[in-house]
Amino acid sequence: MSLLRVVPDLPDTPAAPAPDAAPAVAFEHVSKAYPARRGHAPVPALRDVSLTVPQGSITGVIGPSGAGKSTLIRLVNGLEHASSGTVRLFGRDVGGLSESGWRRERRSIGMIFQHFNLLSSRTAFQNVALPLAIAGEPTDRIKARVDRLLDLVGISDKRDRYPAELSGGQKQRVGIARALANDPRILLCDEATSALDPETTLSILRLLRQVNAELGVTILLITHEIPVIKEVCDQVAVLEAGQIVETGSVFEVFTRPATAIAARFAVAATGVDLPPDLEARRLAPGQTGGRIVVRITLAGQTGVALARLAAFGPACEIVSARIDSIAGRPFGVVLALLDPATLPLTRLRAALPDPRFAIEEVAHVA
Ligand SMILES: Nc1ncnc2c1ncn2[C@@H]1O[C@H](COP(=O)(O)OP(=O)(O)OP(=O)(O)O)[C@@H](O)[C@H]1O
Repeated sequence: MSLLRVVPDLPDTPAAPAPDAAPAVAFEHVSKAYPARRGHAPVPALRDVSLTVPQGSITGVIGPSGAGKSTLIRLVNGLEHASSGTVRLFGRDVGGLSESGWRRERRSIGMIFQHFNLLSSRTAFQNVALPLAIAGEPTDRIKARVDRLLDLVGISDKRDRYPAELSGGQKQRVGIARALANDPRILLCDEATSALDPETTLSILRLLRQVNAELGVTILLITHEIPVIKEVCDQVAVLEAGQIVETGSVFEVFTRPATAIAARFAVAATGVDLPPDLEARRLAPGQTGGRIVVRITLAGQTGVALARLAAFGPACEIVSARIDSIAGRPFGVVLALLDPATLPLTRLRAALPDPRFAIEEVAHVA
């Protein structure tokens, strides 16, 4: 289904941002500390964060609990204010905005939440209509727009149902329709799929991708879930203890992580870690001998590389292999057991000379 077919008042194709367009969001050396309470020290939630969210992008911020993700997003919708540094929305410094200025600014921002935040006493239609009614839209226009938004998110048949009568995925579709009601330029997603099962998560992420592609809405999402980033984002920032430790394209960050935390997320993304039986046979650090476990990361020509590995026969025993795609590009991770007496690492490296193939020693095992 094409979104453009069903949403009125939209151009045939979203206007592509001009090459020199200001980022949708720019954090410039932003720090945020929550004030001290009852003798406790202030809580530093964000420290010297600089990050840009390009217009038209789907940008993800991933980090463990307490890293500062919610704080980051709350700075964008004005629910919190930076302690220092500058936050710009579409080029405009929002630091000095008054409360009424924020009310206007928030009309260009849509927001969806982990627990949907629907009004339980209102139907799906009424929930989506609410922001339009608050904005003073006439009734006939509200009706036309809400009907089309419900069609867009695929739940027209549930228009008169109350939230309690909807599944989690359907509630989030209502949440997305409501967030789009005022035709925002950016959609903020706060752990928007964390309460959903994997299949429903995928369908919601696909809807978000469609919204981005066809309506040109920039999406900034925060999550602690790798599959979300892998499925939908163009670029990712890794947040740890209030600091951005890595940013880049999703493919680059997860195939060539530069920090330990991004490497942990990368292992989660690829699903390849040392299996328990090999972990049990791991030799103490410094102890050598036995066999070597290597992790071979393959970007690009995965089939060619696998064929070369297979040609080594028993000297290179493949323990696990996963071929996947990250951000739409082929990517593979192979764990193999090498017998260094018959297949030294140098020979393995010579057989896979492509710089997109990374070979690392993971452990020595008995
Ligand atoms: N209103 C507040 N007052 C005081 N401290 C706060 C407040 N909100 C958040 N914090 C603290 O700021 C830090 C960052 O919190 P934040 O909620 O932004 O992290 P998060 O990455 O979103 O975590 P989670 O994934 O668990 O929601 C944490 O140490 C948290 O305890």
